[in-house]
Amino acid sequence: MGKTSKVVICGMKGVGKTAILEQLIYGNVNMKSSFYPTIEDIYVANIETDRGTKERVCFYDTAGLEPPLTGPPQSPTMQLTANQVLQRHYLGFAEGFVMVYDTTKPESLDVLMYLKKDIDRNKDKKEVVMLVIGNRTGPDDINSLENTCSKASNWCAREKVRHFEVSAMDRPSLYEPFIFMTSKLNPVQNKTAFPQLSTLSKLTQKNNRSDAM
Ligand SMILES: Nc1nc2c(ncn2[C@@H]2O[C@H](COP(=O)(O)OP(=O)(O)OP(=O)(O)O)[C@@H](O)[C@H]2O)c(=O)[nH]1
Repeated sequence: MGKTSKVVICGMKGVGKTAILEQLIYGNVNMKSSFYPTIEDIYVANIETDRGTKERVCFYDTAGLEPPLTGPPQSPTMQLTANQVLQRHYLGFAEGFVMVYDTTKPESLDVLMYLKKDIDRNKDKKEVVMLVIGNRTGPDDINSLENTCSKASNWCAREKVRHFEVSAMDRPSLYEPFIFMTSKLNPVQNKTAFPQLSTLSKLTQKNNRSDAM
């Protein structure tokens, strides 16, 4: 275990960001739990990868965003107020973003659509890992034509971002997205990133052997 990856948890206010992190890390959340609105909290955890190694991740639980008034983004240049956008400093250091919406609140998916555009525009050329989590806090709205979860799933497919459905009340449902994130942030390292170096080292070994003869 070497580096610590920095991951920002973001999304609309009250969608369950804190509940998800508390449940993932401590497993102490139930239907009676209640949390104060977050300003910022930092959690450090050792998370398993899909290869079975454990890696250190620092999670930044952020203040919930206000929903936009106009639904899904129409124009990328639309002005948003300060409490509708992620604080700028997160864009500078984050290596991963976990974007959370509540499957019973369509406006919380709209927030993620703005958020992803904002991250894409401002992450410079840096590679970041993004994933979307739908927190199932209740049943789908049977009166709507397309439920929020399938809308999210289609949007994620278009954006090439992985989409997971979880419930903050069900700890095992949280493992897959966080193992996925940790694995992506800690890819398998090649033995050497410089093929010419390994050739050189082979040549040196060969020369040493012929010297010995
Ligand atoms: N029934 C149910 N309640 C949940 C679930 N997830 C979160 N809650 C509740 O919803 C409320 C808000 O959850 P938080 O985790 O504080 O949400 P948040 O996104 O961190 O909120 P902000 O910090 O204000 O942005 C809390 O009272 C939680 O107990 C869930 O999966 N099911």
